[in-house]
Amino acid sequence: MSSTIEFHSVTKRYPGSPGESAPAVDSFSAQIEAGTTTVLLGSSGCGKTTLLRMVNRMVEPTDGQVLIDGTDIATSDAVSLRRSIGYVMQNAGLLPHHRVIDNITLVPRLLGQDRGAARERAGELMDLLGLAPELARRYPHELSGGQAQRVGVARALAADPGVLLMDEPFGAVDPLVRRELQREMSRIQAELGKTILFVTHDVEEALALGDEIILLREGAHIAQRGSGAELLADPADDFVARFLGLDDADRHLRLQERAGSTVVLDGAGRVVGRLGRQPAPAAPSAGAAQAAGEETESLAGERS
Ligand SMILES: Nc1ncnc2c1ncn2[C@@H]1O[C@H](COP(=O)(O)OP(=O)(O)OP(=O)(O)O)[C@@H](O)[C@H]1O
Repeated sequence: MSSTIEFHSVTKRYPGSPGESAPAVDSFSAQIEAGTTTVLLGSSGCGKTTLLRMVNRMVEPTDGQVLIDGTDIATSDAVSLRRSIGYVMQNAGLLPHHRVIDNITLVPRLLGQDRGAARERAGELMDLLGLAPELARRYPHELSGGQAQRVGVARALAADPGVLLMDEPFGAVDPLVRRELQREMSRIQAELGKTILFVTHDVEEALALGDEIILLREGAHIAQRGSGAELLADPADDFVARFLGLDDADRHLRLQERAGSTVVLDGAGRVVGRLGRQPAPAAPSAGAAQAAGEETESLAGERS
């Protein structure tokens, strides 16, 4: 099960901010296709978290509508809506006094699922996420950061939501574990096909996970939207090129085909990312098709 999400001219002005100050989110519109991973990428404060939280009504828009599967979520009960949507935060957000198993089964139990079925599903999800069964009885403080994030993802998936919101979920773990979690996430997504909205300010993470990347400026204004290959091959302007690091001779990002997938290499030839799903054959711009198709193409060289 996966859902479409539509943002229709959504604006958020937080209470207390002066009337004439720029809104946190300024008339943002986008349609998110079911079963895809869309990354909201941008600098701190550009409105990514605000956008994400408007999808589960943790933040209410000042103006505009968010639709899930064509229904304006303002007409839904906020608590039921929240329980029907998976949400993973940077610090996992686990309940500290509940064991892992009870954290994972929490929402299904609140939704009325019986204990046995909820625990069986939790066991399957722990397996899917590479969590050893003996971790089920631990408390969150007895987990590593990486394990806690895996539990956070398992918990978010427990009620089989159509939408999964992920807010910098791997931001607090070390780079090696972060890469591992990204790979796991790609594998799980290939299996489950959820609609994932993923917030990050990390370009490599966006390239690794996003079928689509929406690169935002302040106020959640869209600087460019497209696949990673499209953005790298054909940045819309200097802001996009700078954000992606294409103007940085040291980073010198380029794409390379390896064993049927496209990897992103830096100037030293290190793999810094792997593109999510490849763009559909008909969709990419000429530049993107060229970049994704050739053996090795330096992109930074062209732009700097
Ligand atoms: N509850 C709030 N009350 C007032 N202003 C807020 C609130 N939450 C966010 N803001 C402001 O709204 C703007 C956007 O914040 P938001 O957290 O959505 O950005 P972000 O891109 O997710 O940033 P980060 O990557 O640092 O989390 C910022 O200027 C922030 O200070």
